[in-house]
Amino acid sequence: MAQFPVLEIFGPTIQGEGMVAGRKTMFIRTAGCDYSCSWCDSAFTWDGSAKDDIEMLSSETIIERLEALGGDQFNHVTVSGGNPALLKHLDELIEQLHKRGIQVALETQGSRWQPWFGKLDDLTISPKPPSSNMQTNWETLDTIIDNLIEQERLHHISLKVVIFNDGDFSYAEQVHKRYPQVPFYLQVGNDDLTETDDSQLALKLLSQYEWLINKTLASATLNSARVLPQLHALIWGNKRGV
Ligand SMILES: C[S@@+](CC[C@H](N)C(=O)[O-])C[C@H]1O[C@@H](n2cnc3c(N)ncnc32)[C@H](O)[C@@H]1O
Ligand SMILES: Nc1nc2[nH]cc(C(=O)O)c2c(=O)[nH]1
Ligand code: SF4
Ligand SMILES: [Mg+2]
Repeated sequence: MAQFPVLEIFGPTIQGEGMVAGRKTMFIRTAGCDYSCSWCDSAFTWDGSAKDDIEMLSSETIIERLEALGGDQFNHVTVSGGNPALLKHLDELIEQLHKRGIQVALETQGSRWQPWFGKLDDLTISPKPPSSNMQTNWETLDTIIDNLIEQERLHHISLKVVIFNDGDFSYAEQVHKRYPQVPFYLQVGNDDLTETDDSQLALKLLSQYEWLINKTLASATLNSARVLPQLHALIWGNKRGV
């Protein structure tokens, strides 16, 4: 039985981002990432600062923890990280959750393909814009999107690009042009990860949201895009585990 490196299990909460924003869900946050984005809001998953908190858990134990926290008040689980696409045997967990009638969503950056991507109910692929200091491997991303289209998963996937500046916005236009059939989301970037005053942060994020909306309205490339803030950041600020 496979074991997975887990840093957080929390919920019920709402999915704050992207294609299923607003949906009640539980979260599993895995440890480890092949990227190191300059503005990562979950850097503790890969920067060593929480390495003593990583637990190696089987699917069974993960589901026990989910049930202890959420009881019968959930039917949707989101796996995020770090990069959960580094975990070869994650289909075991997906299958166990499906057996219990629980839907499974996953967040990844599109740097690795896994054959179990096709089993996910909601797969968000979030390639990283220039402000992250990461480089997109377009060949890998092409393969991932091609495979998912071939498996007729278009209704279960989306692309989501986080935006901090004009350069990121141009990158987002490039991504949407390259994969026009894939539902496309723009997300407000949070560049104030140490702010502890939730109202201050919310005001700032709302003004960045307005900026991003106006940019999108003016772009002929993004006529079918959706623009969203991180709902959890508006409500709970930079708090962990929400
Ligand atoms: C922490 S990542 C984990 C999953 C995966 N590594 C990825 O990046 O897609 C989850 C989501 O949070 C987004 N994110 C990370 N830091 C952010 C920030 N400072 N502001 C807005 N979104 C952020 C990522 O782009 C990604 O869509
Ligand atoms: N409520 C809530 N929604 C989220 N959507 C994506 C998250 C993530 O960190 O992957 C996240 C998170 O941490 N909390
Ligand atoms: S890919 Fe995701 S988890 Fe990894 S550093 Fe970037 S935002 Fe953070
Ligand atoms: Mg987050």
